[in-house]
Amino acid sequence: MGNLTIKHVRAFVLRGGGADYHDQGDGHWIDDHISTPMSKYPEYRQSRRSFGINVLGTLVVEIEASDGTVGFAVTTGGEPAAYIVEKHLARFIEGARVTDIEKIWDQMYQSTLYYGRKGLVINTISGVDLALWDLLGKIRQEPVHQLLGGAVRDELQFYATGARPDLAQKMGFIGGKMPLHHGPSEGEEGLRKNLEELATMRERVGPDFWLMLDCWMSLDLNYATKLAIGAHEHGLKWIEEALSPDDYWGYAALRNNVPKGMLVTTGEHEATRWGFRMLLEMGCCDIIQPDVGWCGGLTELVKISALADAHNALVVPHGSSVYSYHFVATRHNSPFAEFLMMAPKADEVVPMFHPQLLGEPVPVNGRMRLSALDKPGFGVDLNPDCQLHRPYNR
Ligand SMILES: C[C@H](O)[C@H](O)CC(=O)C(=O)O
Ligand SMILES: [Mg+2]
Repeated sequence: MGNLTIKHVRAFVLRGGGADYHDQGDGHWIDDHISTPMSKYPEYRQSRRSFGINVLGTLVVEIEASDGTVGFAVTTGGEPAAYIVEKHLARFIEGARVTDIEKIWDQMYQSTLYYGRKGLVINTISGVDLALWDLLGKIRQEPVHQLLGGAVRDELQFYATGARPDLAQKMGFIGGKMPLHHGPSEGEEGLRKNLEELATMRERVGPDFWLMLDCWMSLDLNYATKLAIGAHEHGLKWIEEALSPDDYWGYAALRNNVPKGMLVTTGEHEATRWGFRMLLEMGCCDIIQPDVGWCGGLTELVKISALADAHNALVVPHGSSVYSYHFVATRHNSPFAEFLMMAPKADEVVPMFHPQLLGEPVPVNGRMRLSALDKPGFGVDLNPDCQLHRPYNR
């Protein structure tokens, strides 16, 4: 097994849902007047698709070993990411040993530093990295959580992200995170509506259920502070991604400004140990939320997590389905996980990356037994009914 090498890497593009989970049809809660950095332009306020959130599509990376075993992963990045994999990164992957994950990561990162570091390039590197872990797990016939050193718990517990925390509560989740609907450009009236929505939900779920607000990078410090203070009386547990991911100084100030007991969370659009070092050392947040498909993959998330642990910060990865479940199972400082409600009305549990993955486990009563993750690699298959397009076939 130690001598197995990588024969081929292939990069495909897939459209609709899945890893590009915002690519949903009309009427879906995830695209219904959500506050975004583009909300200041009225013409882009109603739908995130209107400003192009779904423009890239899903990247599928497939890696084939010399014995014919295939590992794969999905993330966002679409055609430009496929170009980077096939035209640039393939040289570090093909011919390497299947166990060379750390070296391949370093070569991908160092060789793209001049145009990479964050965003699209690190999403692409993440996709390759996850496919390498999947391949190694399939070759060794072990789930990824075992390759990572083994699980520290027998069961994962989840909070749900969606428009209906009240329904999530009935489904057994430990909390509900709602999207914020109105941003600073909708003024005092928008702020009042945001707080009314929270108050209504608090009434429905009672005093103890966790309620959180996801602000998707859309606020300024003043607005975020006012929102946090107003939301305190409705028992808001955390305020998420209130500011631009580049505004480390703003996050540090916000953390000082929020009422005692309220948590500040962020990081789903942050990347690498160096980006998270900024958040942690500057005291920007209480919980970091790396997305394993965007932050540099599993190889990098392990490092980010150790750094967070040394700063007494929790790591609760953003969405990303099986790719984060296998990780969360292995870390003491990841006591719960996120589940994104992808049903259009957030009224039932459906697999997060549907229809792209087959065998994707979902929480039952807000929980998932470790045994649901006991399959080789990440334990999922690519749905053969999804149409793959390989734009840069070499
Ligand atoms: C609901 C948020 O706007 C976003 O679509 C998902 C997200 O940021 C999260 O799950 O966290
Ligand atoms: Mg979020």
